[in-house]
Amino acid sequence: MLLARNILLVDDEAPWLRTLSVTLQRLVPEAVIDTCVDSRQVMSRLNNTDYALVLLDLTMPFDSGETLLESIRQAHPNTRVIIVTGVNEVDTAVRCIKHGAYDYFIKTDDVADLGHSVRRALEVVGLERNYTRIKDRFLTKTLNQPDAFSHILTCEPALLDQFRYLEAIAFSPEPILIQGESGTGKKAFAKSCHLLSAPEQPFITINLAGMSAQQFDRQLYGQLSQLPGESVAGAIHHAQHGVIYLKDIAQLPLDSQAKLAEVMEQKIYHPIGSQQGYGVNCRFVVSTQVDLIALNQQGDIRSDLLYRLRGHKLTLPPLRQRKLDLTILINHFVQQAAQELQLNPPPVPSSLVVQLQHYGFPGNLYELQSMVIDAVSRSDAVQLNCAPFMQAINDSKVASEVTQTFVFPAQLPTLADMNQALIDEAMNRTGQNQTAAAQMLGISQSALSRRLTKDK
Ligand SMILES: Nc1ncnc2c1ncn2[C@@H]1O[C@H](COP(=O)(O)OP(=O)(O)OP(=O)(O)O)[C@@H](O)[C@H]1O
Repeated sequence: MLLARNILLVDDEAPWLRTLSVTLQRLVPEAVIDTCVDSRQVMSRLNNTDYALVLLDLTMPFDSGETLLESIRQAHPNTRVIIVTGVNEVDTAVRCIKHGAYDYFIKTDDVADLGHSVRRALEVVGLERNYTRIKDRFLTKTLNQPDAFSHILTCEPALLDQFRYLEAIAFSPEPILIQGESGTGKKAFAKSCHLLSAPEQPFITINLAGMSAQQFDRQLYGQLSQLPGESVAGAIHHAQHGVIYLKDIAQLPLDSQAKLAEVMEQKIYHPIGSQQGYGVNCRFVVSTQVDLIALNQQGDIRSDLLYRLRGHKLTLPPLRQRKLDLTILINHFVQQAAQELQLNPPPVPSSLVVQLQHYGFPGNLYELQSMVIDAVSRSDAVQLNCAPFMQAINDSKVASEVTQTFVFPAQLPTLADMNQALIDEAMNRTGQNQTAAAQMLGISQSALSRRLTKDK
């Protein structure tokens, strides 16, 4: 949670101000505390510095605390005021709260309670500021740092919206969840987040597919060992203030999920074998190909992690819903492939995009990229060879006809045979990616994993 920092303590008794300042600094170490003994200076101090919170005495020469409370609430509605006074009267307290005081304390009250109230007020102001910044950035049509998105080609309004949203949340300390099918550009967006927030710092990817809880804990948090050469620093240490990209969070074993949620919440981690906690300074960007809410309902993802991740969420559309982008993407991949193959880029026939309008691109940008490489390598200098595209369009038509009509052999296969054949086909089609195969089969990844293990 983002904590606003600046506090102004106002009281005409200088010794009390000093004591209060020292006590509060101990209770809320992140706070930046200023003091003011002259009530006439309060408003000008507030005009010059962006205070999140004012702690205000009531009985002071010149301007009374109650007058100042009204002026502050009117001129600086985002600044909270806590009354700290010797006046122990219910009527006064009620009046102050009515006029917008956040809280009311008697000077003899327990300072720990005052400390809690101050911390809560700072958190509230921090959240409000964060929310306003995100809203303002999101409503702005232009981008502050377009260069951070130069590797993501698009003219789709839905994706351009995601650029502005990412720019708005780039400095928020909360994790970012990016959802989308394989090859929709999740990692490309994670890199944009890195370029926006900490380009000088490391960007570390951890692919969670097939990773055990122990492997994950060791890789992320590191391990402290008495044995020479066995200690290893984790990604959180290496990333410093940079970005850690956790690819395919749905594959994270349940045992590691609770710990990760807690680390994200507390911003403290313990390397394996260490009692000492260390601060987490990096930003987490997490990707998923599957709907985490559905997985949560099946018991495959813990609620604490799910809710921790859903603060900032981007959903990337599949390529079949990005028809406007086909032309620029094909041209871009043609240039890229020609450069790699050391050929002159062949011209793209204008009919190609029209022919691809109804193609589903199950492999999204990966598929388009490899089709283009295939096409460029078969091309002469006159025109791009469109055979690989036509082949894919025809194959998909045949496949959809087959699945629609289900032509079975004379002797029906058993249910077990059909199950096995479907699982094998889904695993082959997805390049042995269990999450994508499970999605294709309409079952959970853990259910597929159980079946695969049973077959071994
Ligand atoms: N808008 C884009 N313009 C150009 N290239 C792109 C764009 N989006 C993605 N790419 C490229 O497409 C490929 C797939 O993108 P990326 O790796 O970001 O997808 P992903 O969703 O993270 O995939 P996976 O789920 O398999 O990890 C990469 O080579 C990437 O550079």
